[in-house]
Amino acid sequence: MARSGRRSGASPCDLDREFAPQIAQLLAAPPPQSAQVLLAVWQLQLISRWEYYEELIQSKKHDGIRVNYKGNHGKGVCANKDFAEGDLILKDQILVGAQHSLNKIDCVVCSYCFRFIGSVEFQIGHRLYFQSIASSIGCSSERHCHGSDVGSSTCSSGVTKEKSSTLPEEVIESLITGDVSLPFSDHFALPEIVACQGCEEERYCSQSCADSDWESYHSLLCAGPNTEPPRRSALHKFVEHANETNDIFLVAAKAITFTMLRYKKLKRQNDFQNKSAESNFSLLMEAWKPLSMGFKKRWWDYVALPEDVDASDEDSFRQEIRDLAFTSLKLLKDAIFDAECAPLFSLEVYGHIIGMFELNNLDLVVASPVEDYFIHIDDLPDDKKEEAEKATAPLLDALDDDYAVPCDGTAFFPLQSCMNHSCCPNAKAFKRDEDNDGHAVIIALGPISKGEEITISYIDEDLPYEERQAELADYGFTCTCSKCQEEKPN
Ligand SMILES: C[S@@+](CC[C@H](N)C(=O)[O-])C[C@H]1O[C@@H](n2cnc3c(N)ncnc32)[C@H](O)[C@@H]1O
Repeated sequence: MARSGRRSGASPCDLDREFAPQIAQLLAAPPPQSAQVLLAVWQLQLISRWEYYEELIQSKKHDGIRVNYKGNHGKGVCANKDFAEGDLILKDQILVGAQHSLNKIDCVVCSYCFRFIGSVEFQIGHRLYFQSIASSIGCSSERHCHGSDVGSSTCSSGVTKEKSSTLPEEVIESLITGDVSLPFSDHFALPEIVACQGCEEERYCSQSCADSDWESYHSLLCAGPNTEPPRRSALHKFVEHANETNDIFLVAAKAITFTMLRYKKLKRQNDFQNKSAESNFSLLMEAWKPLSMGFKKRWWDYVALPEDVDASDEDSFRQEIRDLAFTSLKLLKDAIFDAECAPLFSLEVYGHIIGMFELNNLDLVVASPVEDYFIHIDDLPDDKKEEAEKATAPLLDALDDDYAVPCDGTAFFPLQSCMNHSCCPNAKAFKRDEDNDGHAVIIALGPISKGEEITISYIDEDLPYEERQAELADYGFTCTCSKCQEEKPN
């Protein structure tokens, strides 16, 4: 699809004009490695980008891969050793991510590492509780894309059911409070819930995850009673708007707070108080570095046109979603603006951050232990199964088909996001039984030789050619892999 960066006209955001040079530096893409004639400043940036990946790979001990710029599609990942089929290539930790808002109805996970928390009973009770609320207010029974997807290339998850739970309220409550124990649930023990001491809305699997979340993002986004009322109310408005329109704004806000808090930390570490605006900006560049590496385009220019929008309405559609992002940004600014980090609050940077999450195929998925639990019950020898099912069958009945919805969200993984797409990939993202948190796990689909590019498929590669290309339009490119070349109609 043709996209123009100028369709939506001049930016309505003053910061875009005031900080134009700084914004250009924040959004500058690294030049390809093959470019020999580089300005000195670019050489420095290139070196620091290389160092970033080298350091990251070393610190995480991912010595099986390298990030390079050899291919035709910007940077990519290549094998630094031979892999056999089924080998683990990479387990990549989330840099910034969030569970979809509607998925919070389905399951409760740690807000930092996305592990399921509480207990199997708690997870079941939580879901039945929301199911009964949905049924009492007569919500639709289908999984659906609803208002929270405006301009998004993916559907938010979320289940609301018409079918009312046949279980009495006290049963649901006793599951949530832990007053009842289901048979064999001790085989599926989950970490105890640690609530944020501020808002109590964010929940964690441990104090260490709570502390890390606070340090990295949540101290600026917590809307608990300790937060000053104007800021708290601004945060509520921002979250409400994101939940009603597109919850990608919540992840974008986390990317901004991640950078602001890194900036503050660097400033403390470097004893940088009262330095010039230039030196503060160089520190902001350093704080932004992990996110600067992500592939980015302006969201409203690159998001694929939804099927229900006519091509003749393309300009107004793109204008509309830019306005939506601007409204969201204004609400976020009201809540957490910091003059020293002002360029981060420009519409240009906000649009690119949102575009980064939309263009990088960065689904966050964690399988539900509730599924394993019911499978375990089903696999019991007949006598034990019969006994156990006296307790579990009514629950399974009330939960209906979607009895174990996975945690579902959006995240930026620093290394997986460097992997290019192929419709005949040599690797895939695949969670093994032991992978019970938000890490991205990449497994070799066949033998991969040292030096070969590692590719994954961003879509279902078994779809017909036309459908594959249509889906890849969401990522802003046309695939020309060997399979596409073979199958391309003349
Ligand atoms: C997840 S990033 C992959 C890393 C990216 N090459 C970079 O430089 O950061 C996804 C973007 O890479 C590019 N890309 C990935 N696979 C591609 C392919 N097979 N053909 C063309 N472009 C591709 C597209 O621009 C896509 O939006």
